This record gives sequence, structure tokens and C-alpha cells, in this order.
Amino acid sequence: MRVSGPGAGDVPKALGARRPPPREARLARLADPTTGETLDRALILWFPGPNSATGEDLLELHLHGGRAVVAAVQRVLAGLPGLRPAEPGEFTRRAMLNGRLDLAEAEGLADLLSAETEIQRRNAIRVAEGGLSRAVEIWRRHILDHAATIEAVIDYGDEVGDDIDIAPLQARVGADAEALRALLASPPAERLRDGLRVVLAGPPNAGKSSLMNALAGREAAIVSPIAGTTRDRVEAALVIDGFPILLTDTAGLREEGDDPIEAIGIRRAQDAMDEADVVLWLGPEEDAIDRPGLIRVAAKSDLATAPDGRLAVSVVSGEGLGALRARLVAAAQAQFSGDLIALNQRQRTLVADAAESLQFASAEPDILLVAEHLRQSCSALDALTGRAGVEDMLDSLFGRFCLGK
Ligand SMILES: Nc1nc2c(c(=O)[nH]1)N(C=O)[C@@H](CNc1ccc(C(=O)N[C@@H](CCC(=O)O)C(=O)O)cc1)CN2
Ligand SMILES: Nc1nc2c(ncn2[C@@H]2O[C@H](COP(=O)(O)OP(=O)(O)OP(=O)(O)O)[C@@H](O)[C@H]2O)c(=O)[nH]1
Ligand SMILES: [Mg+2]
Repeated sequence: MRVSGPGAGDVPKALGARRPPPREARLARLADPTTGETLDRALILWFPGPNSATGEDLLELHLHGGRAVVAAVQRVLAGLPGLRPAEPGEFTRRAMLNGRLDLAEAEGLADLLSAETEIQRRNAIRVAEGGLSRAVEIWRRHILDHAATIEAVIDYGDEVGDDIDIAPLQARVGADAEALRALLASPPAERLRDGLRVVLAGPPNAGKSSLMNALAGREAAIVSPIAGTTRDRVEAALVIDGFPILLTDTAGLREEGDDPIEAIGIRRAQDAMDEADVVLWLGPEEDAIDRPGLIRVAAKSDLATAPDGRLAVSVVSGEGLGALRARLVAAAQAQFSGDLIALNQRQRTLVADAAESLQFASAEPDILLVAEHLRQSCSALDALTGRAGVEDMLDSLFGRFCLGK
């Protein structure tokens, strides 16, 4: 249990225990103040402010985790003047209000708390440690520089009553708009949970579901010699070499007959391909669509020799399965392991807004409007780190944290 705020230091005494020296764990008997009954033997930690996680006086009781133990201690604490249960995420919120971290870092922390994959964890800790905030701060400085130059031109222009050529400045602003957009090149943070989206596609009976099952290591999809066995999308999540991969098997593509359900399945297959990072194409060469991330697979290689340029795979002999896994890992690596920081939807929108305002500023003939666009660009970045205008999103962010965090 964590207690934060001015009353935190008095908590040990109320439980009949001594407050340990700062930042040193001590074992103590915790007693009910009214009955003297032992509630628990626990470790106590004391972090006097401002050098604590919240920036306030902070006390930790490391209890035995039983529900009744926690409830009993909580009951005693609730009876102390000035103490109340914390809201979800309140500790982090207070840390933010006390300037210990900014909004982007708090979002990183929220992501860290819910990280399920190695890729999510890596990105979240990077953001929580200020990786995104530092990048944003550099852009903010750039924009403020441009804005200062423009303001000077506006003032000076008034004095001399002349038009000053701002084209060189606008060229720099335009270049910055482009460069800022590069922040959006990374996959969205929401995508890090699913990992690489791999879709199996091709005509009926090509061996898609068999390959899906072989990669997933289980009978995820029905396999049969009847063409048109798979009619809907079937998903299987797997991890290869630490990379999360979401495999989607699809209905075989063929000229639509009169089966309306099959037609829906085929449309879903096409949607899945549109959203995919990698398409494993098991169809004929002439029908292969030209797109990035297409891997041409010659399935059932135990039955016929694979044509050149295709990855020969057989679920019967096992040929090519290792090579295919390696190709998928390489694709996942290319997508997720760079230095790029994955932004969440809120952050992406603000970066896009900031870049758009810069773009406007670079093309605007009216110098006063150039200054206004630069201001708007800057305030989009301020909203990203929580410098400005974010009250409304704090509740939703901290509501995602669990109690006591
Ligand atoms: N027991 C315990 N474990 C925990 C936390 C905690 O609050 N308590 N954390 C909670 O999220 C995380 C660690 N986060 C922390 C962040 C800052 C400080 C802190 O006291 N900072 C001081 C001193 C820094 C130092 O000694 O280097 C400071 O920044 O001034 C402590 C924990 C994960 N594990
Ligand atoms: N010999 C051999 N047979 C295979 C191989 N892969 C699949 N098959 C067989 O080919 C038939 C069709 O396999 P499926 O995996 O159901 O094919 P599909 O592409 O999912 O077919 P639809 O769902 O109808 O689109 C089944 O009888 C499989 O046993 C392979 O590598 N070697
Ligand atoms: Mg199938």
C-alpha cells in the first residue's frame, strides 16, 4: 500500500510502528490502534518528498497480500484524519502535477503497465523515459525560432513600411513540416499488441489453412480437400523469436458463384489483404498483386517442383517452413525494431496537426497568418506533452491506471 501526501509520515505511528530512516526497508509489527491486535508483520519504506515517485511525502507498506490483511490495514488508515483512498492513477497524476513527468511520459507509463509483448514494453519504456517528449521539445524549439523570426519581421516591417522577403524562412518551415511528419512513419502504438499482420491468401484448396495450422502449431482452421472449406477469417496469434505475429487465414479467392456467403467471405479476404503487413500469396503468379510485403509461396512442394522466385513450402515434408518463419521475423524486425517511437492515436493526431499547421505556414502569403499557423503548430505540440489544453483527457488517461498506481 502506498500513502502519498503530508500525512504519510504519521502512518507508521498510527499502526504502532516506527518510521524507518528514509529509503531503508524495516520490518515492523502493524497493530490495530483500538484493540492492539496484530494485523500483519510488514516491511515499511519511507520516501520523504520531494525525492519520491509522486514528489510528495510517500510511505509504503509491503504487506502480506491476503485480501483480509489489506482490508484490515486499509480500515485503520481510512479512520485517520486527512486520509482517503486514492483514485485510479492518482499517484501518477500527482507525479505529473508535481512536474515529475509530463503527459507523454505518463501515457508511456500507462502503456508499460499494460504491455503484453516485448515490442510494447520496449516502446513504452522509451516513451515513459522521455524519448518522445525530448523529440517533441526539439521541434517545439524549431517552431518557436521560426515564430520569433516572423514576429521580428512583422515588427521591423511596420517600422520601415516595406515588404520583407520571407520566402527563405517559409522554405525552412516547409522542410520542418516534412521532417516532423517522419514521426508518423512508425507503426501506431495500438498496433504493437497484435504485431505483424500476416494474411494467407490465394485460390480455394491452395493449402492456406494447412500452412496456417503448421505455423500456428495447432489446428486453428479446418482443412479439407473440398475447395471452399474456409469461408471466414480465422486468426491465430503466435510469437516467433519474440516477435508477435497475427496470422489470418482467409476464404479462397475465386470468381463468385451464386453462394452469397462465400461472396462475403471473399470480400473479407480482400479487406484482410488490404490491412496486412505481409501477404503470403499461395495463388498463381499471374494473379499475384504487386504490393509491398508480398511473399510468393509455392505450396504443396512435395507434389510438384516450385517455379523460380517462389518460396517452396510443404506442410507434409516440412520443406520451407523454417525459411518462411525467417522471412516473417525479418519483416517484423524491419517494422518494429527501429529507433522509431510508436505514437498512440492522440499523439499521432497532434503531430499531424502540428505538421499541417507548419505546412500552411510555409505556403501562406499573409505574414500575420504565417505567425498564427506557427502558434497553432506549437500549441499542438504543447498539448502532446501536456503543457496546454489537456484537462479533458487526463481523466480518461488516469482512469486506465489501476488503483494504487
Ligand atoms: N516499492 C515500489 N516499487 C516500485 C515503485 C514504487 O513506487 N514503489 N514504482 C512506482 O511507480 C516504480 C519505480 N518508480 C519510482 C520512481 C521514483 C522513485 C523515487 O523515489 N525517486 C526519487 C529518488 C530517485 C533515486 O533515488 O534515484 C527522485 O526521483 O527524486 C521511486 C520509484 C516501480 N517499482
Ligand atoms: N501433399 C500436400 N497436401 C497438402 C499440403 N497442404 C495442403 N494440402 C492438402 O490440400 C487440401 C486443401 O488444403 P487447405 O489447407 O484446406 O486449403 P485452403 O487453401 O485452406 O482451401 P480453402 O479453405 O478451400 O480456400 C487438403 O486436402 C490438404 O491436406 C501440402 O503441403 N502437401
Ligand atoms: Mg482454408
